[in-house]
Amino acid sequence: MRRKIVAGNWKMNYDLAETELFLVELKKQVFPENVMVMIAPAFTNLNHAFNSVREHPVTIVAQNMHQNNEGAFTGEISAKMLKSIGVTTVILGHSERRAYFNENSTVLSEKVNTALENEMTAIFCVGEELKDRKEETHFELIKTQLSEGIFHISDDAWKNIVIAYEPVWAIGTGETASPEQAQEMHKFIRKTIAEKYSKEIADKVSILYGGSVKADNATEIFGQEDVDGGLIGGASLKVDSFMKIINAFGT
Ligand SMILES: O=C[C@H](O)COP(=O)(O)O
Repeated sequence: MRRKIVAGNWKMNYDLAETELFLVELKKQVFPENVMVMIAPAFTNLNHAFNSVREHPVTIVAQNMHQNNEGAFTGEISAKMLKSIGVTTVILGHSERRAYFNENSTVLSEKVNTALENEMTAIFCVGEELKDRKEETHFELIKTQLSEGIFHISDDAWKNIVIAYEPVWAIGTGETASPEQAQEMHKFIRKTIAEKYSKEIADKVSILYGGSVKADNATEIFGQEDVDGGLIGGASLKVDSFMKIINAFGT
């Protein structure tokens, strides 16, 4: 059975005190047993967050990492550094990394390799811009992002991969893909993985939806057959709204 995941990507929000304030509240909450809860705070707060939730069913995730294991890469963070503080899951290829930090498929495929070599789990993000959807090239674009970024990995490596579909036009805009649009693309992603690998592998991959998921639309989006959870930005910054989204998945 596929893992149900609700992951909060905090992006460049929350300092140490704000992170702890949130976590104190989060730790009082009871999560539905069928949902894996993840939080991706800023690099500076990963160590603290990891130790803070040590006794709780919350996975602390990095928002990015460098493709090299070490070296002269000023300002970068390696897989080894993340693992040394207990962080073994990393978001790769978020559209903000692709757009503002020029992360292309070549770099991302290297990052995927580095994550897998270091026995980490990668949440690999794909997503089209509004112009792609208007030009009806969105399916082709997602297929290319998958082919170039991740379709070089072995069959076995898929157990450490989660896919996140995030239409760029729906991120932080309040505009959500309709549940039908989300399902259509998630089904396409699963079919594409099945064609390249196998149905067995595709059926086991969790595919998360991201883009303006809120308490009031989570149930419908998560109710779609091929949607296995969400990568949540803005609504993950308050325990109340994040919990409502988590509970939308509850047993
Ligand atoms: O990583 C999260 C996504 O970018 C979604 O962000 P959002 O929920 O604020 O639209």
